[in-house]
Amino acid sequence: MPTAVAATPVIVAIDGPSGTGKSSTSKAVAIRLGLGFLDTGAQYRAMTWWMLSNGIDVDDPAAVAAASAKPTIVSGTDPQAPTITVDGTDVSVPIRGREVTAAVSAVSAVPEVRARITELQRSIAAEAPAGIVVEGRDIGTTVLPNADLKVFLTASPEARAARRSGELRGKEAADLASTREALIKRDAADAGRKTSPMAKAADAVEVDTTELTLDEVVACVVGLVEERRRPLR
Ligand SMILES: Nc1ncnc2c1ncn2[C@@H]1O[C@H](COP(=O)(O)OP(=O)(O)O)[C@@H](O)[C@H]1O
Ligand SMILES: Nc1ccn([C@@H]2O[C@H](COP(=O)(O)OP(=O)(O)O)[C@@H](O)[C@H]2O)c(=O)n1
Repeated sequence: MPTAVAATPVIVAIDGPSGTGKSSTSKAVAIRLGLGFLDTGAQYRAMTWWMLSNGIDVDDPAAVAAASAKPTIVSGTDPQAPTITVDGTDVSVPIRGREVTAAVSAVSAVPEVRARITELQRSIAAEAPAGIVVEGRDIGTTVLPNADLKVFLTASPEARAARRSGELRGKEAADLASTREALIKRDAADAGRKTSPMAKAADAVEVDTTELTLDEVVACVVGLVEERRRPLR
């Protein structure tokens, strides 16, 4: 049951590198507060899946830019059952595959891709009746700079790799060292790109989740939202 009902829509931006707990935290916070939930990484993954499925060379930024307006990406924002489709096809499973993960940083660095997906994210946030928790890499800095609360999650590379390889076990078994290397490589690409790199907004609250349980992180973020909303009552 939601613990609070927003009088005016509340916008929460949660950014940070891979494996810091953005998706799990954002979903749980949205459920607790009765808000929508948007996983913006899933949108970049969906765009990447479409490029790979249609034979576009993801290492050719001009080819990616030229094709970027073609796919129709639709995100369902119910935190209990988020959905993502491309041209009507449910892509929630294939976008988590290793091929998409390896290509997504190259596709998401292309300015035309970012412009299109940013516009989509802003319209989804504007239409959320009670408000929304939006998680990604550049939400607090670029997509929703006027968010009511901005959180930047961090965790040690070791903790992040352990969380990720725990998820992959049995599916695409990857050892800890190679998971850690892949995460670090993706972080460097995401933080180093020219257009809207992953960054902590100046007014974001940084939460190091290395030694925290998911429940503790959720309680911390819910507390921060309630703190921000109090003066408005
Ligand atoms: N504070 C935490 N402690 C331990 N495991 C966590 C914590 N937060 C998230 N996880 C787990 O780590 C994995 C990655 O979390 P996820 O929310 O997908 O991270 P992100 O969206 O930042 O990549 C998931 O399996 C999740 O259950
Ligand atoms: N706001 C965002 C969100 C994701 N992304 C890109 O999308 C990729 C996948 O994001 P994700 O959130 O699904 O990644 P994980 O942290 O779940 O592994 C990132 O590595 C970025 O390249 C982005 O550029 N901007």
